[in-house]
Amino acid sequence: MRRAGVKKRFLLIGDDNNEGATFCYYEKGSKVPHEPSFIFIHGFSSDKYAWLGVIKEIPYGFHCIAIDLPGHGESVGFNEEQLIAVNVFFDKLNLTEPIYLVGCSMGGSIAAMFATKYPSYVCMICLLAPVPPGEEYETELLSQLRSGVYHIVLPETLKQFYAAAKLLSMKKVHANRLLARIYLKSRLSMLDQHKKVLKSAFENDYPNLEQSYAELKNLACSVLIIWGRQDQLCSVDGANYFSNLIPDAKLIFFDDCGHLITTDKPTQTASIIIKFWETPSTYRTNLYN
Ligand SMILES: CCCCCCCC/C=C\CCCCCCCC(=O)OC(CO)CO
Repeated sequence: MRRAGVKKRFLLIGDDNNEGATFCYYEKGSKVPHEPSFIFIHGFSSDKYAWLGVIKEIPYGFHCIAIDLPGHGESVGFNEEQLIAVNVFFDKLNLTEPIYLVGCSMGGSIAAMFATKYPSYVCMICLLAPVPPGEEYETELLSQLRSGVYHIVLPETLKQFYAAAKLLSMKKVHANRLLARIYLKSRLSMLDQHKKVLKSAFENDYPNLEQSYAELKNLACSVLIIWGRQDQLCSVDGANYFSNLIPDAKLIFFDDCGHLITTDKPTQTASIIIKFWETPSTYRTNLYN
């Protein structure tokens, strides 16, 4: 089946740490020599599907890949940490030329940290409302989440599902109870796995975020930051934190847009991503000439 021009693919990793570990991903188009592939990383409890609205708007001729992170979607069997797993994925796919990495929310944090850990792999990054560091930027919602009120992003009932949708998105989730129920049911089967990922992120990654992000000031790649003005989960002040930290980052705010930027503004997100790609960058020019 083809949706938004993508094909679903599987990539067996299966190294010593991850026997039988498999990445699942969507791919549109194929590698273009001397042009960066666009790689999309979803947020917490989300999956590759979240990017279809964006990828649909990206013209044929560009190479797009949206992955399911370990612990999400149809990727299975991983033991090692996300950054290492994602790095192995790029190696296995032979994405040896620097890529354009796009991440949303927790996926934006992962994209940012990936760029600092593996600078030679990326020439451009786009961060959609990444998780800001520490209490100074912690919203009421994020602090509730940290204290263990998980249903804000991991709804277990239909009522919680509608409440979560309302908090995270400006789009009216029309009262289609049948579709909502089907969607909720598919998520419930992953609930325990998602809870484990969230617990580990708050215990191991969240306390060190500021320290991890400190490296961003040394980034040589081009950086685009996008934030929804109505984001209630990741503080809009985070946009200034990241743009102050990263030299020459380009910052764009979307009006009438909540935390789920790919849901609220898919077309605008795609067009900004492409526009940024077209912007002349001495860094990228030097890479490919
Ligand atoms: C597992 C390895 C992770 C390593 C990186 C950790 C960086 C952040 C650390 C802790 C914060 C926990 C996440 C809080 C919610 C995120 C919001 C989010 O993703 O929103 C989704 C909707 O749920 C959007 O699609």
